[in-house]
Amino acid sequence: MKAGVVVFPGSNCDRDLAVALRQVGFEVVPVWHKETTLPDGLDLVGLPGGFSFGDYLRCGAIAARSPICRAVAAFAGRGGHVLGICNGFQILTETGLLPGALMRNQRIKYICRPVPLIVGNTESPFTSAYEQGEEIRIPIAHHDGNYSADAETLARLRGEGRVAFTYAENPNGSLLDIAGIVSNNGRVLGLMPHPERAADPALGGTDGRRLFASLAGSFAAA
Ligand SMILES: NC(=O)CC[C@H](N)C(=O)O
Repeated sequence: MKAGVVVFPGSNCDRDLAVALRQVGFEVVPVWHKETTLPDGLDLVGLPGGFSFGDYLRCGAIAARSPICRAVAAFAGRGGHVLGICNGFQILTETGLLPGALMRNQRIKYICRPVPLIVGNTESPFTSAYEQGEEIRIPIAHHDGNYSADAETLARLRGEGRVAFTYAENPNGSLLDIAGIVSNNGRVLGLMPHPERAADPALGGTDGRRLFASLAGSFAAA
């Protein structure tokens, strides 16, 4: 199993993501955002958290124009798996790989704390190790995590079971309490909480580790 983790100027969770992926058996290769192609043989591309390009314009808007994002879109178009965490989720919406937008938090404050989440979909390769409806605890760290989309998109996400995680106590104003969604083929996940920050007991929890274990399990089964 091999994963590429894209590094943008201002990424700050790329190493943490690499550690979490290695824990479950992935070989991890860092990929600089100026590359125009991805390394051969990747099973997964990770877009990490951080403040790409200083969060200027909108979070993720400049990163979405980096050369590597064309290659990531082509990879997803071929059915590749892509995981975008926090700033990575923002980049996925800015590239159009996931619908909707992450707006400024409702109370216009940066929020950094563990939050309770409800698992909404256990069908995806990212969530199969969780129970449907299970409450888990994973940290958030963002100022632009307020998920927004038009009514039709929200109805489609809900109707197609694509809401992977919701907030049990909505911290940021996200519509439908959305914390994470998957693409229509289930292979692209964007989420604002940081599972890589809950992947080791020393970090205060392991609820995030099961997301990486789900992925490892689905590749092992393939
Ligand atoms: N931890 C992160 O990835 C931060 C995400 C983003 N730049 C925000 O603050 O909303």
